[in-house]
Amino acid sequence: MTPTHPALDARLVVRRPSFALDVHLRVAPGEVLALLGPNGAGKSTVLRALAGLAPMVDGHVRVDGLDLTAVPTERRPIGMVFQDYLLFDHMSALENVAFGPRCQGVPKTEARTRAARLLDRVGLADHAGARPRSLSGGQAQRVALARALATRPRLLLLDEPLAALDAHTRFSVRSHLQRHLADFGGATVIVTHDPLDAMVLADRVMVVEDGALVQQGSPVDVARRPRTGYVARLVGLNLYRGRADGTRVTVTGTSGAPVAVTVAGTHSGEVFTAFTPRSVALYRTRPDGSPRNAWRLAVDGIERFGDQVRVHLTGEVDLSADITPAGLAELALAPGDLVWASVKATEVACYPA
Ligand SMILES: Nc1ncnc2c1ncn2[C@@H]1O[C@H](COP(=O)(O)OP(=O)(O)OP(=O)(O)O)[C@@H](O)[C@H]1O
Repeated sequence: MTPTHPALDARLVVRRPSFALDVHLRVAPGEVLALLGPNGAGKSTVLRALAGLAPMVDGHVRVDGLDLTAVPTERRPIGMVFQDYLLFDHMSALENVAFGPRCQGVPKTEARTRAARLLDRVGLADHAGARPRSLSGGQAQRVALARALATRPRLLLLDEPLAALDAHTRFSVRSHLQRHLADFGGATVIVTHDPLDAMVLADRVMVVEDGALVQQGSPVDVARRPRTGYVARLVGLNLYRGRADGTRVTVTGTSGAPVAVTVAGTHSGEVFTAFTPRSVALYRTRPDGSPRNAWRLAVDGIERFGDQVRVHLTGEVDLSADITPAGLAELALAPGDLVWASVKATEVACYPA
């Protein structure tokens, strides 16, 4: 092992009758990579291929420069945490954590000492003798993490590790997990549906759609500059692709017809334009004033969104607008009503496609 190697370097090629995966991953030591993507995109298949559980037709898996492509799962230096934890119910928390090291040939006393230390680290020293069934969801998650770390892996794979938890528990377990991942020196790959998990836990986000990488970057960059409709919906942005000429971008509208969007800076060529629902103002009559975009659109749906109201609009472009409940009452909007949606040019982000 030399420090010049990424902790993980993999190209994963998996083919199934109606699905093909081909992605390349490189993760630095200590780095946390989150895989985001819609259902069926291939996220779990990435983890399974890394673990040696999904047969690959091509590609390689290297951890710390060592080629593991042909190494069986049980001999790979990996730790896994699954959505439902898969703890052994007939064993205590301590025995669950000691199980991996025991399988690696670590003597019983040493394996139990190591397990006790790990349970202490995840704050469960008092629950070492407890059976998984008697633990709360958050506690079981922490036992699963301790178990994954017990074999001293170089690669940690987490498949929707918070999905089974209720919103409140999720919040505290997420920050707990963040601390442990920060202490882990190997590569971590975490699969999640939740953009908040990705924002809080990951150094880098990869978005997978239909078995291929469609976007990657820092969580902030991906959230600010989505490149697909899926990512835009996930982070709650209105996104359009078009062609820029100066401050005017011609995007493809809902029916395929061109629609002009005015942006603040000058741009050229293929671009994305994006703006937040919060930056959209709604009016009954046509607004005027500083450079702005205004479209007359029909109300398609209205839903509560935190302390705001999200209004879905359809017409030459489809977009979402967040307004206050008082604003909604003032406008007296109902589904089907026509309204002016306005966005200042300075609120529209524009970046190369
Ligand atoms: N064991 C399997 N045998 C055959 N096809 C499978 C198998 N596991 C998954 N698939 C298919 O492979 C594709 C990718 O599935 P995968 O579970 O990797 O997606 P995912 O992004 O993790 O989805 P989700 O978010 O729903 O868990 C899907 O079309 C799925 O139906």
